[in-house]
Amino acid sequence: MPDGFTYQDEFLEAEEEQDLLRIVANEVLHPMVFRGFEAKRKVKSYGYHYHFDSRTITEGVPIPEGYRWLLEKVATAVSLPNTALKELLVTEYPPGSVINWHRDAPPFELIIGISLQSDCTFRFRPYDSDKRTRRSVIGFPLRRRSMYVMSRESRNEWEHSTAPVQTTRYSLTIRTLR
Ligand SMILES: O=C(O)CCC(=O)C(=O)O
Ligand SMILES: [Fe+2]
Repeated sequence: MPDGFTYQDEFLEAEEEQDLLRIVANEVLHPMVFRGFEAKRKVKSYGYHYHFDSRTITEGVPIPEGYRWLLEKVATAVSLPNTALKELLVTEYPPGSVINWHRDAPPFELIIGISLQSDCTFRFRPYDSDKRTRRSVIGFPLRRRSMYVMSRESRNEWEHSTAPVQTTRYSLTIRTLR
């Protein structure tokens, strides 16, 4: 695994996952639009909002109370005060949808991912295309109810993506600011 990446299976208990799925089911999600193209996945961001065109972030809608316990649980797991967890992105991946190769936006620092409802395949490859070979792609399963943390090299020197899902998956991405 790239330096700075950690993964924990069963981070959430089954009941906690159900609680989050109930909250997520009530979210009004909108199709992700990137450089004029509409992706299949749907998103809603809280706390801060990153604008791809101007490459800036602005303060957005506060993170709803229903996610409070999750932020506290995550903050404890990563040894940060929960006030450091500034952004929450809710994503729905309908069957067949992906997130393509990318590195997260520069204003964010630590990236934490929680998976709900179905498993998926997560992949890393070097950011520097000169360092890429067929063997440099690392793929592994992300289980529902798991948590990963991306920092240091895994965040800055590697790109990540997910393979198409067979059944709808939700992810909660929680980020700190640089
Ligand atoms: O679905 C995931 O866990 C990946 C999400 C992601 O990479 C992102 O929102 O930047
Ligand atoms: Fe990402």
